[in-house]
Amino acid sequence: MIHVEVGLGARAYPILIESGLLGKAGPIIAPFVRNDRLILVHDRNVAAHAATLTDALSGHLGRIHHVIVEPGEGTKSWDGLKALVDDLLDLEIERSECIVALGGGVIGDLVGFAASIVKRGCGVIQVPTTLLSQVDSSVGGKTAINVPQGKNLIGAFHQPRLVLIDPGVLATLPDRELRAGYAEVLKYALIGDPDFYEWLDINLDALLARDAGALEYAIAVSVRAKAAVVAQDEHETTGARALLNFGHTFGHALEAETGFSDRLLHGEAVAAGMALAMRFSVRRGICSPDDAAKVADHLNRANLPIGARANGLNATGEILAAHMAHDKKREGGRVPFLLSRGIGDAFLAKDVQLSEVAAFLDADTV
Ligand SMILES: NC(=O)c1ccc[n+]([C@@H]2O[C@H](COP(=O)([O-])OP(=O)(O)OC[C@H]3O[C@@H](n4cnc5c(N)ncnc54)[C@H](O)[C@@H]3O)[C@@H](O)[C@H]2O)c1
Ligand SMILES: O=C(O)C(=O)C[C@@H](O)[C@H](O)[C@H](O)COP(=O)(O)O
Ligand SMILES: [Zn+2]
Repeated sequence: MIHVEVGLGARAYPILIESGLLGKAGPIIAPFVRNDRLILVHDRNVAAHAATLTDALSGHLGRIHHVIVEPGEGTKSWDGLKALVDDLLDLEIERSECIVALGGGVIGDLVGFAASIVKRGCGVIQVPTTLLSQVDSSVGGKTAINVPQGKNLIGAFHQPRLVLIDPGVLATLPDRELRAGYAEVLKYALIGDPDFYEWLDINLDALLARDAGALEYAIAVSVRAKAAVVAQDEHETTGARALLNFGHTFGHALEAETGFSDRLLHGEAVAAGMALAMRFSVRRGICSPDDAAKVADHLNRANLPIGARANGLNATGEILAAHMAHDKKREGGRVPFLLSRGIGDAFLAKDVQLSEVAAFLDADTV
């Protein structure tokens, strides 16, 4: 079993990675059980994995309450949050209990946020079941819902107590979701790890074919990268964590344009956003056109979008820039942008004007 620690002092927690882990999770979760019960939140698409976990827990507690939510990005909303909070209060949850979030990033972000506000803070255990949630959202404590004004605008930092990653559950993940999640894997390479990029470029086909060894390696590298950044800059105050937002200012604007529907998945939006960030960096004369082209080719191979026309979207630069004005990194009226000096070398630029980004987007025909 791979064990990665998120070094946050008194709030440090382990991330455990092993294929088949869900079936062995009973004794690992047992120490977190209070009141002889667990509240397990998931959606119908992971019902089989919920059953595996339930079986593994039998004998370790009296009762499991299954709270079932609707799948899809629309659930990460005020309505989704209210429904979940009502369920938790109806179950008379106590602060000392740990809610188990079994699912993708939508479940993880929603349950994490609910856990942060119910009774002023209950525990949460993340059991991610998509590639995206295994490499990214389950780690680091960012929780949120979307609102009409923008992506993840209401939320809290609320670290989990434990993260259990079973790459075996990816066997049932739809292909589109696997590819979307891959965008966040590639992100770690693009922001700071050129060697990982080379490895990904060689092993892309194996990963997308769900080769177990390749997936486990990519998940472990990604999780280690994320854990290190989070330990360094938990609340995104020094700029280190902002690197994890590479491609996201563009991507979140595209997602907002869809009304946070599943027309464009988060990972697809991030893929398009990373390709845009590379080309914008080329336009600014800081990145070689060669590197931007390499990344676009790589994303094409993964069947991921590479521009603002992703999945038939057709918003003007001005409209997308208006979405970007809501970015949480905004400071003094200006939105900093993650740019790139080349593959593996991203940085936060504070001198970008939204009008410049809008003009770039109108000129970029991809
Ligand atoms: N908190 C963070 O740090 C962070 C990081 C990255 C992304 N996010 C958020 O994560 C969300 C996206 O998460 P996602 O890509 O996991 O999507 P998701 O949670 O919507 O899951 C994708 C789909 O796959 C289904 N599913 C999940 N696991 C499955 C499995 N093993 N087999 C079959 N079906 C399965 C789900 O029911 C859903 O329909 C976005 O809201 C994004 O903003 C958060
Ligand atoms: O953990 C982080 O920090 C990230 O930025 C990870 C991103 O992949 C993720 O999509 C995150 O939710 C975006 O954060 P936000 O602060 O821009 O909402
Ligand atoms: Zn993301």
